Amino acid sequence: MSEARTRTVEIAGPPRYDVRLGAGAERHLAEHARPGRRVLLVTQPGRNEVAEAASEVLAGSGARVVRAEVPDAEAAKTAEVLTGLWGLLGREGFTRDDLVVGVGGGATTDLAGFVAATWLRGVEVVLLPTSLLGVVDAAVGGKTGINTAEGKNLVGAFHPPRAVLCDPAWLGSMSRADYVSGLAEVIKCGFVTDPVILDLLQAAPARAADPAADPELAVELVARAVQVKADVVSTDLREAGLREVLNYGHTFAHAIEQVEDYRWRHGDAVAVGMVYVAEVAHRAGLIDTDLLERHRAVLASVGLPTAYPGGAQRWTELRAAMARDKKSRGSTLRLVVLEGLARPTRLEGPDEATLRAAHAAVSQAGSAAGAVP
Ligand SMILES: NC(=O)c1ccc[n+]([C@@H]2O[C@H](COP(=O)([O-])OP(=O)(O)OC[C@H]3O[C@@H](n4cnc5c(N)ncnc54)[C@H](O)[C@@H]3O)[C@@H](O)[C@H]2O)c1
Ligand SMILES: O=C(O)C(=O)C[C@@H](O)[C@H](O)[C@H](O)COP(=O)(O)O
Ligand SMILES: [Zn+2]
Repeated sequence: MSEARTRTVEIAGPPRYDVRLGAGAERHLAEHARPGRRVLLVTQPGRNEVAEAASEVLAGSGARVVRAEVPDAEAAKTAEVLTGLWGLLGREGFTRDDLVVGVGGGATTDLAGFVAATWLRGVEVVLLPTSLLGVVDAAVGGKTGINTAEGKNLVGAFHPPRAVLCDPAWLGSMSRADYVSGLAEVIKCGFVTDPVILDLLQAAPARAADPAADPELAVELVARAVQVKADVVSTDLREAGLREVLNYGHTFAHAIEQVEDYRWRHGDAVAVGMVYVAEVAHRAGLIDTDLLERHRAVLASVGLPTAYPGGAQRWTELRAAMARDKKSRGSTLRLVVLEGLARPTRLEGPDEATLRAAHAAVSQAGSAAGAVP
Protein backbone atom coordinates (compact mmCIF):
# COMPACT_ATOMS: atom_id res chain seq x y z
CA MET A 1 0.00 0.00 0.00
CA SER A 2 1.42 3.40 -0.94
CA GLU A 3 1.97 6.25 1.49
CA ALA A 4 -1.05 7.96 -0.04
CA ARG A 5 -3.23 5.20 1.43
CA THR A 6 -1.83 5.32 4.95
CA ARG A 7 -2.95 8.24 7.10
CA THR A 8 -3.38 9.09 10.75
CA VAL A 9 -5.78 11.84 11.77
CA GLU A 10 -5.44 12.98 15.35
CA ILE A 11 -8.53 13.86 17.33
CA ALA A 12 -6.92 16.43 19.60
CA GLY A 13 -9.72 16.02 22.12
CA PRO A 14 -10.14 15.92 24.97
CA PRO A 15 -10.03 12.99 24.92
CA ARG A 16 -7.17 12.54 22.43
CA TYR A 17 -7.13 9.56 20.08
CA ASP A 18 -6.13 8.63 16.55
CA VAL A 19 -8.02 7.55 13.49
CA ARG A 20 -5.57 5.22 11.77
CA LEU A 21 -6.11 4.42 8.10
CA GLY A 22 -3.92 1.83 6.42
CA ALA A 23 -3.27 -1.79 5.51
CA GLY A 24 -3.42 -4.08 8.53
CA ALA A 25 -4.87 -1.33 10.73
CA GLU A 26 -6.32 -4.00 13.05
CA ARG A 27 -2.82 -4.80 14.36
CA HIS A 28 -3.07 -1.63 16.49
CA LEU A 29 -5.64 -3.51 18.58
CA ALA A 30 -2.64 -5.07 20.30
CA GLU A 31 -2.10 -1.68 22.00
CA HIS A 32 -5.48 -2.17 23.73
CA ALA A 33 -5.19 -5.84 24.68
CA ARG A 34 -3.39 -7.49 27.57
CA PRO A 35 -3.36 -10.93 29.16
CA GLY A 36 -6.69 -11.71 30.78
CA ARG A 37 -8.44 -8.54 29.56
CA ARG A 38 -11.96 -9.41 28.48
CA VAL A 39 -13.00 -8.02 25.10
CA LEU A 40 -16.56 -7.97 23.77
CA LEU A 41 -16.24 -7.94 19.98
CA VAL A 42 -19.53 -6.67 18.51
CA THR A 43 -19.91 -7.33 14.82
CA GLN A 44 -22.54 -7.50 12.08
CA PRO A 45 -23.37 -10.31 9.61
CA GLY A 46 -20.89 -10.52 6.74
CA ARG A 47 -17.91 -8.97 8.55
CA ASN A 48 -16.32 -12.31 9.49
CA GLU A 49 -12.98 -11.68 7.83
CA VAL A 50 -12.34 -8.41 9.66
CA ALA A 51 -13.80 -9.77 12.92
CA GLU A 52 -11.54 -12.82 12.66
CA ALA A 53 -8.44 -10.70 11.99
CA ALA A 54 -9.33 -8.50 14.97
CA SER A 55 -9.91 -11.54 17.23
CA GLU A 56 -6.52 -12.99 16.27
CA VAL A 57 -4.68 -9.81 17.22
CA LEU A 58 -6.55 -9.56 20.52
CA ALA A 59 -6.10 -13.23 21.41
CA GLY A 60 -2.45 -13.03 20.35
CA SER A 61 -1.97 -10.41 23.07
CA GLY A 62 -3.58 -12.67 25.65
CA ALA A 63 -7.05 -11.07 25.72
CA ARG A 64 -10.17 -13.23 26.23
CA VAL A 65 -12.45 -12.45 23.29
CA VAL A 66 -16.24 -12.86 23.51
CA ARG A 67 -17.85 -12.42 20.10
CA ALA A 68 -21.40 -11.12 19.55
CA GLU A 69 -22.93 -10.90 16.09
CA VAL A 70 -25.84 -8.43 16.09
CA PRO A 71 -28.46 -7.94 13.34
CA ASP A 72 -27.46 -5.98 10.26
CA ALA A 73 -27.91 -2.24 9.86
CA GLU A 74 -30.60 -0.35 11.84
CA ALA A 75 -32.03 -3.61 13.24
CA ALA A 76 -28.99 -3.56 15.56
CA LYS A 77 -29.84 -0.17 17.06
CA THR A 78 -32.67 -1.35 19.32
CA ALA A 79 -33.24 -1.62 23.05
CA GLU A 80 -33.69 -5.41 22.65
CA VAL A 81 -30.28 -5.92 21.06
CA LEU A 82 -28.68 -3.65 23.65
CA THR A 83 -30.31 -5.59 26.49
CA GLY A 84 -28.96 -8.82 24.99
CA LEU A 85 -25.43 -7.42 25.03
CA TRP A 86 -25.79 -6.24 28.65
CA GLY A 87 -26.84 -9.78 29.55
CA LEU A 88 -23.76 -11.20 27.83
CA LEU A 89 -21.43 -8.75 29.58
CA GLY A 90 -22.98 -9.66 32.91
CA ARG A 91 -22.72 -13.41 32.36
CA GLU A 92 -19.09 -13.08 31.21
CA GLY A 93 -18.19 -10.95 34.22
CA PHE A 94 -16.97 -7.83 32.38
CA THR A 95 -15.41 -5.28 34.74
CA ARG A 96 -14.32 -1.68 34.31
CA ASP A 97 -10.90 -2.92 33.14
CA ASP A 98 -12.40 -4.63 30.13
CA LEU A 99 -12.97 -3.48 26.56
CA VAL A 100 -15.61 -3.34 23.82
CA VAL A 101 -14.55 -3.51 20.16
CA GLY A 102 -17.01 -2.66 17.38
CA VAL A 103 -16.47 -4.09 13.88
CA GLY A 104 -18.88 -3.07 11.12
CA GLY A 105 -20.79 -0.20 9.61
CA GLY A 106 -22.11 2.81 11.48
CA ALA A 107 -25.10 1.00 12.94
CA THR A 108 -22.86 -1.58 14.62
CA THR A 109 -20.33 0.97 15.88
CA ASP A 110 -23.13 3.19 17.25
CA LEU A 111 -24.46 0.19 19.18
CA ALA A 112 -21.02 -1.00 20.32
CA GLY A 113 -20.20 2.51 21.49
CA PHE A 114 -23.44 2.73 23.44
CA VAL A 115 -23.04 -0.62 25.14
CA ALA A 116 -19.54 0.52 26.19
CA ALA A 117 -20.90 3.88 27.38
CA THR A 118 -23.54 2.25 29.56
CA TRP A 119 -21.85 -0.88 30.94
CA LEU A 120 -20.73 -0.09 34.52
CA ARG A 121 -21.26 3.58 33.50
CA GLY A 122 -18.52 3.36 30.90
CA VAL A 123 -15.81 1.00 29.69
CA GLU A 124 -13.28 1.60 26.92
CA VAL A 125 -14.23 1.08 23.27
CA VAL A 126 -12.15 0.75 20.09
CA LEU A 127 -13.93 0.94 16.74
CA LEU A 128 -13.06 -0.77 13.45
CA PRO A 129 -15.41 0.79 10.88
CA THR A 130 -15.85 -1.31 7.75
CA SER A 131 -18.10 1.06 5.76
CA LEU A 132 -17.27 4.42 4.19
CA LEU A 133 -19.93 6.12 6.29
CA GLY A 134 -18.55 4.44 9.39
CA VAL A 135 -14.97 5.58 8.92
CA VAL A 136 -15.71 9.15 7.84
CA ASP A 137 -18.39 9.78 10.42
CA ALA A 138 -20.07 7.22 12.69
CA ALA A 139 -16.97 5.77 14.36
CA VAL A 140 -15.38 9.18 14.94
CA GLY A 141 -16.45 11.75 17.51
CA GLY A 142 -18.08 9.78 20.28
CA LYS A 143 -21.79 9.95 19.45
CA THR A 144 -23.27 6.55 20.31
CA GLY A 145 -26.85 5.40 20.52
CA ILE A 146 -29.92 3.49 19.44
CA ASN A 147 -33.29 4.33 17.87
CA THR A 148 -36.71 4.17 19.49
CA ALA A 149 -40.13 3.80 17.88
CA GLU A 150 -40.45 7.58 18.05
CA GLY A 151 -37.28 8.40 16.20
CA LYS A 152 -33.66 8.08 15.21
CA ASN A 153 -30.84 8.06 17.80
CA LEU A 154 -33.20 9.26 20.53
CA VAL A 155 -31.28 7.39 23.24
CA GLY A 156 -27.52 7.65 23.44
CA ALA A 157 -24.42 9.04 25.06
CA PHE A 158 -21.23 10.87 24.16
CA HIS A 159 -18.53 8.24 24.65
CA PRO A 160 -15.42 8.70 22.48
CA PRO A 161 -13.45 5.64 21.37
CA ARG A 162 -9.84 5.03 22.43
CA ALA A 163 -8.93 4.50 18.77
CA VAL A 164 -10.50 4.14 15.33
CA LEU A 165 -8.78 1.65 13.03
CA CYS A 166 -9.63 1.10 9.37
CA ASP A 167 -7.92 -0.68 6.50
CA PRO A 168 -9.29 1.02 3.36
CA ALA A 169 -9.24 -2.40 1.66
CA TRP A 170 -12.18 -3.39 3.89
CA LEU A 171 -14.37 -0.91 2.00
CA GLY A 172 -13.71 -2.83 -1.22
CA SER A 173 -16.45 -5.37 -0.53
CA MET A 174 -19.16 -2.74 -0.04
CA SER A 175 -22.04 -2.59 -2.49
CA ARG A 176 -21.96 0.47 -4.69
CA ALA A 177 -25.20 1.73 -3.12
CA ASP A 178 -23.78 1.51 0.42
CA TYR A 179 -20.51 3.14 -0.62
CA VAL A 180 -22.28 6.00 -2.39
CA SER A 181 -24.53 6.47 0.64
CA GLY A 182 -21.36 7.14 2.67
CA LEU A 183 -20.33 9.81 0.17
CA ALA A 184 -23.31 11.89 1.35
CA GLU A 185 -21.55 12.51 4.69
CA VAL A 186 -18.31 13.31 2.83
CA ILE A 187 -20.23 15.83 0.70
CA LYS A 188 -21.80 17.25 3.87
CA CYS A 189 -18.27 18.01 5.14
CA GLY A 190 -17.59 19.72 1.82
CA PHE A 191 -20.59 22.04 2.12
CA VAL A 192 -20.14 22.93 5.77
CA THR A 193 -16.35 23.30 6.03
CA ASP A 194 -14.06 21.96 3.29
CA PRO A 195 -15.15 22.85 -0.26
CA VAL A 196 -12.02 21.17 -1.71
CA ILE A 197 -13.99 17.95 -1.13
CA LEU A 198 -16.66 19.20 -3.52
CA ASP A 199 -14.05 20.19 -6.11
CA LEU A 200 -12.42 16.75 -5.93
CA LEU A 201 -15.76 14.99 -6.29
CA GLN A 202 -17.01 17.15 -9.11
CA ALA A 203 -13.73 16.73 -11.02
CA ALA A 204 -14.05 12.91 -11.00
CA PRO A 205 -17.48 11.73 -9.82
CA ALA A 206 -17.27 8.27 -11.38
CA ARG A 207 -13.89 7.60 -9.73
CA ALA A 208 -15.09 9.01 -6.42
CA ALA A 209 -18.05 6.62 -6.42
CA ASP A 210 -15.82 3.55 -6.84
CA PRO A 211 -12.92 3.07 -4.42
CA ALA A 212 -11.36 0.42 -6.69
CA ALA A 213 -11.16 2.93 -9.55
CA ASP A 214 -9.01 5.39 -7.59
CA PRO A 215 -7.87 4.18 -4.16
CA GLU A 216 -5.76 7.30 -3.56
CA LEU A 217 -8.74 9.58 -4.19
CA ALA A 218 -10.85 7.42 -1.87
CA VAL A 219 -8.33 7.79 0.98
CA GLU A 220 -7.92 11.52 0.30
CA LEU A 221 -11.70 12.00 0.61
CA VAL A 222 -11.85 9.88 3.76
CA ALA A 223 -8.96 11.75 5.39
CA ARG A 224 -10.44 15.15 4.54
CA ALA A 225 -13.84 14.24 5.95
CA VAL A 226 -12.28 12.79 9.12
CA GLN A 227 -10.22 15.97 9.51
CA VAL A 228 -13.42 18.06 9.35
CA LYS A 229 -14.95 15.92 12.07
CA ALA A 230 -11.73 15.96 14.13
CA ASP A 231 -11.59 19.75 14.12
CA VAL A 232 -15.24 20.08 15.14
CA VAL A 233 -15.44 17.43 17.86
CA SER A 234 -12.16 18.54 19.42
CA THR A 235 -13.76 21.94 19.99
CA ASP A 236 -17.25 20.84 20.97
CA LEU A 237 -17.61 17.16 21.89
CA ARG A 238 -21.05 17.51 23.50
CA GLU A 239 -22.70 19.59 20.79
CA ALA A 240 -23.07 22.75 22.83
CA GLY A 241 -22.85 24.77 19.62
CA LEU A 242 -20.30 24.26 16.83
CA ARG A 243 -20.86 20.49 16.55
CA GLU A 244 -24.37 21.10 15.25
CA VAL A 245 -22.83 21.85 11.84
CA LEU A 246 -22.16 18.10 11.45
CA ASN A 247 -25.94 17.70 11.57
CA TYR A 248 -26.36 19.58 8.27
CA GLY A 249 -29.24 17.96 6.37
CA HIS A 250 -30.10 15.64 9.26
CA THR A 251 -33.36 17.20 10.51
CA PHE A 252 -35.18 16.19 7.35
CA ALA A 253 -33.00 13.07 6.86
CA HIS A 254 -33.87 11.54 10.23
CA ALA A 255 -37.55 12.28 9.54
CA ILE A 256 -37.35 10.37 6.23
CA GLU A 257 -35.61 7.46 7.94
CA GLN A 258 -38.29 7.20 10.61
CA VAL A 259 -41.25 7.66 8.25
CA GLU A 260 -39.74 5.02 5.95
CA ASP A 261 -39.26 2.64 8.88
CA TYR A 262 -35.47 2.68 8.27
CA ARG A 263 -35.74 1.24 4.76
CA TRP A 264 -33.76 4.21 3.45
CA ARG A 265 -29.99 4.26 3.84
CA HIS A 266 -28.85 6.98 6.26
CA GLY A 267 -26.59 8.65 3.68
CA ASP A 268 -29.33 8.68 1.03
CA ALA A 269 -31.64 10.40 3.49
CA VAL A 270 -28.88 12.91 4.36
CA ALA A 271 -28.48 13.68 0.65
CA VAL A 272 -32.16 14.62 0.32
CA GLY A 273 -32.01 16.36 3.70
CA MET A 274 -29.23 18.64 2.45
CA VAL A 275 -31.22 19.57 -0.66
CA TYR A 276 -34.25 20.22 1.57
CA VAL A 277 -32.38 22.55 3.91
CA ALA A 278 -30.69 24.29 0.97
CA GLU A 279 -34.20 24.96 -0.38
CA VAL A 280 -35.15 26.44 2.99
CA ALA A 281 -32.00 28.61 3.06
CA HIS A 282 -32.63 29.79 -0.50
CA ARG A 283 -36.21 30.74 0.33
CA ALA A 284 -34.98 32.55 3.45
CA GLY A 285 -32.62 34.62 1.28
CA LEU A 286 -29.46 33.05 2.74
CA ILE A 287 -28.01 31.30 -0.33
CA ASP A 288 -28.20 31.98 -4.05
CA THR A 289 -29.54 29.71 -6.77
CA ASP A 290 -26.03 28.60 -7.76
CA LEU A 291 -25.25 27.20 -4.31
CA LEU A 292 -28.70 25.59 -4.08
CA GLU A 293 -28.24 23.90 -7.45
CA ARG A 294 -24.67 22.87 -6.58
CA HIS A 295 -26.21 20.64 -3.90
CA ARG A 296 -28.29 18.81 -6.51
CA ALA A 297 -25.40 18.68 -8.99
CA VAL A 298 -22.74 17.22 -6.69
CA LEU A 299 -25.10 14.71 -5.06
CA ALA A 300 -26.55 13.55 -8.39
CA SER A 301 -23.06 13.30 -9.94
CA VAL A 302 -22.23 10.34 -7.67
CA GLY A 303 -25.72 8.82 -7.88
CA LEU A 304 -27.23 10.09 -4.61
CA PRO A 305 -30.95 10.88 -4.44
CA THR A 306 -32.04 14.52 -4.39
CA ALA A 307 -35.80 14.06 -4.00
CA TYR A 308 -38.29 12.37 -1.71
CA PRO A 309 -41.68 12.01 -3.35
CA GLY A 310 -44.73 12.54 -1.20
CA GLY A 311 -47.81 14.67 -0.89
CA ALA A 312 -49.45 16.62 1.93
CA GLN A 313 -50.08 13.51 4.06
CA ARG A 314 -46.36 12.66 3.97
CA TRP A 315 -45.53 16.22 5.01
CA THR A 316 -47.63 15.94 8.17
CA GLU A 317 -45.69 12.83 9.22
CA LEU A 318 -42.31 14.32 8.30
CA ARG A 319 -43.01 17.58 10.12
CA ALA A 320 -43.96 15.69 13.30
CA ALA A 321 -40.74 13.68 13.12
CA MET A 322 -38.69 16.84 12.51
CA ALA A 323 -40.03 18.33 15.74
CA ARG A 324 -38.25 15.56 17.67
CA ASP A 325 -34.87 16.58 16.26
CA LYS A 326 -32.28 17.03 19.02
CA LYS A 327 -31.53 20.57 17.90
CA SER A 328 -35.12 21.66 18.69
CA ARG A 329 -35.59 23.73 21.82
CA GLY A 330 -39.11 23.59 23.22
CA SER A 331 -41.43 23.89 20.24
CA THR A 332 -38.83 25.85 18.23
CA LEU A 333 -37.33 24.00 15.29
CA ARG A 334 -33.66 24.86 14.68
CA LEU A 335 -32.07 24.03 11.36
CA VAL A 336 -28.40 24.07 10.37
CA VAL A 337 -28.36 26.13 7.16
CA LEU A 338 -25.67 27.71 5.01
CA GLU A 339 -25.37 31.44 4.45
CA GLY A 340 -22.71 30.76 1.84
CA LEU A 341 -20.38 27.91 0.91
CA ALA A 342 -18.66 26.61 4.08
CA ARG A 343 -20.51 29.23 6.13
CA PRO A 344 -22.91 27.25 8.34
CA THR A 345 -25.32 29.00 10.69
CA ARG A 346 -28.65 28.23 12.40
CA LEU A 347 -32.16 29.18 11.34
CA GLU A 348 -34.38 29.29 14.42
CA GLY A 349 -38.13 28.90 14.12
CA PRO A 350 -38.36 29.03 10.31
CA ASP A 351 -41.87 29.84 9.15
CA GLU A 352 -44.12 26.93 8.32
CA ALA A 353 -44.85 28.14 4.80
CA THR A 354 -41.12 28.05 3.98
CA LEU A 355 -40.75 24.56 5.44
CA ARG A 356 -43.71 23.32 3.45
CA ALA A 357 -42.56 25.00 0.22
CA ALA A 358 -39.13 23.37 0.59
CA HIS A 359 -40.87 20.02 1.04
CA ALA A 360 -42.84 20.60 -2.15
CA ALA A 361 -39.58 21.41 -3.96
CA VAL A 362 -37.85 18.18 -2.89
CA SER A 363 -41.01 16.19 -3.60
CA GLN A 364 -40.92 17.10 -7.24
CA ALA A 365 -37.48 17.83 -8.64
CA GLY A 366 -34.60 15.37 -8.84
CA SER A 367 -34.20 11.65 -8.55
CA ALA A 368 -35.41 9.54 -5.64
CA ALA A 369 -33.47 6.33 -5.17
CA GLY A 370 -33.09 6.01 -1.44
CA ALA A 371 -34.95 2.84 -0.55
CA VAL A 372 -32.75 -0.13 0.29
CA PRO A 373 -33.40 -2.73 -2.44
N1 LIG B 1 -22.29 8.24 15.68
C1 LIG B 1 -22.23 9.10 14.69
O1 LIG B 1 -21.63 10.18 14.80
C2 LIG B 1 -22.86 8.75 13.39
C3 LIG B 1 -22.52 9.48 12.25
C4 LIG B 1 -23.11 9.12 11.05
C5 LIG B 1 -23.97 8.05 10.98
N2 LIG B 1 -24.25 7.36 12.10
C6 LIG B 1 -25.12 6.18 12.04
O2 LIG B 1 -24.46 5.22 11.23
C7 LIG B 1 -25.43 4.42 10.56
C8 LIG B 1 -25.17 4.41 9.08
O3 LIG B 1 -23.86 3.91 8.83
P1 LIG B 1 -23.63 2.76 7.76
O4 LIG B 1 -24.26 3.13 6.48
O5 LIG B 1 -22.22 2.33 7.78
O6 LIG B 1 -24.48 1.64 8.49
P2 LIG B 1 -24.68 0.08 8.43
O7 LIG B 1 -23.95 -0.51 9.56
O8 LIG B 1 -26.15 -0.11 8.35
O9 LIG B 1 -23.98 -0.39 7.07
C9 LIG B 1 -24.65 -0.26 5.86
C10 LIG B 1 -24.61 -1.61 5.10
O10 LIG B 1 -23.27 -1.81 4.68
C11 LIG B 1 -22.87 -3.15 5.01
N3 LIG B 1 -21.43 -3.16 5.18
C12 LIG B 1 -20.67 -2.56 6.15
N4 LIG B 1 -19.38 -2.78 5.91
C13 LIG B 1 -19.30 -3.53 4.79
C14 LIG B 1 -18.22 -4.08 4.04
N5 LIG B 1 -16.93 -3.85 4.37
N6 LIG B 1 -18.50 -4.84 2.95
C15 LIG B 1 -19.80 -5.07 2.58
N7 LIG B 1 -20.87 -4.55 3.23
C16 LIG B 1 -20.59 -3.79 4.32
C17 LIG B 1 -23.64 -3.45 6.28
O11 LIG B 1 -23.73 -4.85 6.48
C18 LIG B 1 -24.98 -2.79 5.99
O12 LIG B 1 -25.84 -3.66 5.29
C19 LIG B 1 -26.78 5.00 10.92
O13 LIG B 1 -27.34 4.29 11.98
C20 LIG B 1 -26.43 6.40 11.36
O14 LIG B 1 -27.39 6.94 12.24
C21 LIG B 1 -23.72 7.69 13.30
O1 LIG C 1 -21.23 13.77 14.73
C1 LIG C 1 -22.22 14.50 14.71
O2 LIG C 1 -22.40 15.39 15.55
C2 LIG C 1 -23.24 14.34 13.67
O3 LIG C 1 -24.30 14.97 13.74
C3 LIG C 1 -22.92 13.39 12.56
C4 LIG C 1 -24.15 12.84 11.84
O4 LIG C 1 -23.73 12.50 10.53
C5 LIG C 1 -24.69 11.56 12.47
O5 LIG C 1 -25.68 11.01 11.64
C6 LIG C 1 -25.18 11.66 13.89
O6 LIG C 1 -25.39 10.38 14.43
C7 LIG C 1 -26.48 12.41 14.03
O7 LIG C 1 -26.64 12.71 15.36
P1 LIG C 1 -27.99 13.10 16.05
O8 LIG C 1 -27.51 13.79 17.28
O9 LIG C 1 -28.77 14.01 15.14
O10 LIG C 1 -28.72 11.84 16.31
ZN1 LIG D 1 -25.25 11.33 9.57
